[in-house]
Amino acid sequence: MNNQVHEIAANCDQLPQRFIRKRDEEYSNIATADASSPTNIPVIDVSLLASSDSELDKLKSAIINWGCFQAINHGIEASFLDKVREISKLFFNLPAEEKKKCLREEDDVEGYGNDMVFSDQQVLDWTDRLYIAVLPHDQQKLRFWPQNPAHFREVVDEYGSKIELMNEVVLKALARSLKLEENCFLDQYGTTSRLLARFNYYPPCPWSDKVLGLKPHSDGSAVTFLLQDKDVEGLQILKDGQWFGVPIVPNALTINVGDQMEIMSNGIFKSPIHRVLVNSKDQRVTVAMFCMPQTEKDIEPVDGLITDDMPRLYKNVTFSLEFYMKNYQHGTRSIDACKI
Ligand SMILES: O=C(O)CCC(=O)C(=O)O
Ligand SMILES: [Fe+2]
Repeated sequence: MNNQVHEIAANCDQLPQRFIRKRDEEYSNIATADASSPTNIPVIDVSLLASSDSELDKLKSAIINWGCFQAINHGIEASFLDKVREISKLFFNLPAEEKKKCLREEDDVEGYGNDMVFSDQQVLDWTDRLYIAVLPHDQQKLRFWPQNPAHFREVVDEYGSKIELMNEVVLKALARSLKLEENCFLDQYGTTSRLLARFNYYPPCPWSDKVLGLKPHSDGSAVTFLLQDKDVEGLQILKDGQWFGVPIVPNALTINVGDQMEIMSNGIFKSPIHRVLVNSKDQRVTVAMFCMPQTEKDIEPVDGLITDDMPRLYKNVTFSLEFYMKNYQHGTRSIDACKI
């Protein structure tokens, strides 16, 4: 097992080779949009999605053009989001020995740790993370759940229930925005959602221009709900051949579709490629909630989206986490393996 990035950051005076980005492998021809020009990632009022056709159109164009949006008026109290941020920071700022009680095991993707290493060439991400299954409840592996802070489990369970409800609202709205029956995406979920939480901790890095917090990737979820750090930005999204910074919008959740939504929508909704830059002075903590169908469920493009003009683009697939992770660490995209 590697040392955690937190310890490496605290103890080394030279950047270990394994973290140095290989720019020729990561979309090197892509420009970064001028940092001074504001990024117009659409802001969607979730409370209007059930009643307003214009908000629904805005949602559709946000997902088609950006693959993501900033969700406001989503019904989760700002004070509760602060609690989620608080337990995350409390955990990551515990002594290393305490955090290691939740350490990922050799062949498991869940737990506390850094990248799973599949090859010597793999460039490592400048991040430590805690990855846990939150729903369905009977799939929680409590040995990976922190006992400290003491209210961690209670807060995460409550957050999971709230995100599950919002996921239903978003999935129904996405279906209606395409003039489809509103349950057509939800029906592919099976009887319960699968919800994975990833708590991301990016320590400050003196060599911030040489590393990435997360390499370019798209998410393996159907929908991802990201709670950004309150103060420190870092997420960038790829659009029209340029990287755009995703600003912090107070009390918003940043929502993006993942590979499974790209498949279910037969490619109309594109799972956006994104990456994370790290900060030279400040730590950054984010919480990503990945919502997706049950593991054993096959997913496929919705019938209504397959026409003579728009042939079926993806096979029936079961999108396992292991399949996704292997592709990520090899720098390939799982979604490409799902294309017909
Ligand atoms: O930390 C972030 O801003 C993004 C995290 C992310 O992309 C992920 O966990 O998949
Ligand atoms: Fe992501």
